[in-house]
Amino acid sequence: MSTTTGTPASTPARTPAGPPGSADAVFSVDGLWKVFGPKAERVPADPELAALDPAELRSRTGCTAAVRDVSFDVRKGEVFVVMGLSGSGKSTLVRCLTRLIEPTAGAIVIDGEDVRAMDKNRLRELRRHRAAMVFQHFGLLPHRSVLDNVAYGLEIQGVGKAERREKAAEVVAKVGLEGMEQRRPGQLSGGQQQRVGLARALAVDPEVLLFDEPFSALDPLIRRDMQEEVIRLHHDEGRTMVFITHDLNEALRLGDRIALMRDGRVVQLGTPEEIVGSPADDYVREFVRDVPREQVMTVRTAMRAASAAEAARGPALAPDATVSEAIEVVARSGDPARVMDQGRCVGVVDSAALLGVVAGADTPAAGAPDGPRGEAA
Ligand SMILES: Nc1ncnc2c1ncn2[C@@H]1O[C@H](COP(=O)(O)OP(=O)(O)OP(=O)(O)O)[C@@H](O)[C@H]1O
Repeated sequence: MSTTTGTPASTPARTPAGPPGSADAVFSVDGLWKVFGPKAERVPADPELAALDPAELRSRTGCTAAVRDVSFDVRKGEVFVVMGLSGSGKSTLVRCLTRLIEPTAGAIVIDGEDVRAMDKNRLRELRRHRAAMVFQHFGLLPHRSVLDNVAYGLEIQGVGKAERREKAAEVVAKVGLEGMEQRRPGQLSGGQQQRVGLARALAVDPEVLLFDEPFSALDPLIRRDMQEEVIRLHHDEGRTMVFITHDLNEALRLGDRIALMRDGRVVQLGTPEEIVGSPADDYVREFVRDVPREQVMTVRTAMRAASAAEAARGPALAPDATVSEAIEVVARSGDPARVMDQGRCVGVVDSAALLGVVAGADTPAAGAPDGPRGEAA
């Protein structure tokens, strides 16, 4: 997976490392609301209604606020995960991005263009070319071959037969279905069908792939395979992805950043390490309680400043090495390990600091700019 920010403190939901609309944003969402129910527009417009909790809002107005005042950017090249329990608003939020569901209030911008101002044709273009969705139910055409299913998105774009078959064959191979081109969906396993769905979305070469719980119907081993596939695709192509899941492990495995939703709000937005290491509130803390911290936290968090002698010797680790990897290295050598960034020693980790992370102690890191990790607001 790619970058972490290196920011020690967790990022509050409303300010994801800079205001929405920053230069590297593909999607930029600001103050987004989706309210279902009668006269929905009055809810975001009226501060008193907007402040009601879900049950009160329902009893006072008959409305459900599926998405409440959500702001974030999806940055170019990242896997942005939207995570939360059932009913927290994930699907509604992601469907609002391409207006498969009409937002009630707020702004959505893709590459500088106002999505809410798009007319029908522009929206169709957005969904077909720029932000393709991969659904949990694959939506495959049962009477068509794998190849023709994959070529379908190109067909509706008006691409000629020879060209679309060539492109489809290329993508079918990319997702590991070579040799199955002529099968019908009914002759494939669930995992293979999901690969066809993925290939179909990839064939149109969209700037962003939107995944709505694509793997939740798959058995665990196949699910893991598909996760690897997504990681590989992301790694090879650097494609921007928005991925909905209710599964924390999936979120931690896939996400460069995770937006954790509860009752329509984003309660925390951050890297897996920020979410696990600095939960924003008790809800998030409870959510991540059983995560093996040493597999998520990196030495960047656990390190302290190095003395001159420590900086000169000892085993070396990259800043994004996990605490779990570091424990092995330190145990083997008996010395603190140096954290090396571009040839420079930026800190050291010793066994006490590493064990502190495993134990869940909020104790970094003399080297960390903010000193001890406080809980975010
Ligand atoms: N068309 C609709 N009309 C009324 N309420 C709706 C509608 N669609 C969704 N909701 C409500 O909005 C809230 C958020 O639903 P949403 O499907 O976005 O959640 P989710 O996090 O994706 O859930 P799941 O993981 O179960 O798919 C829920 O309370 C749901 O009942």
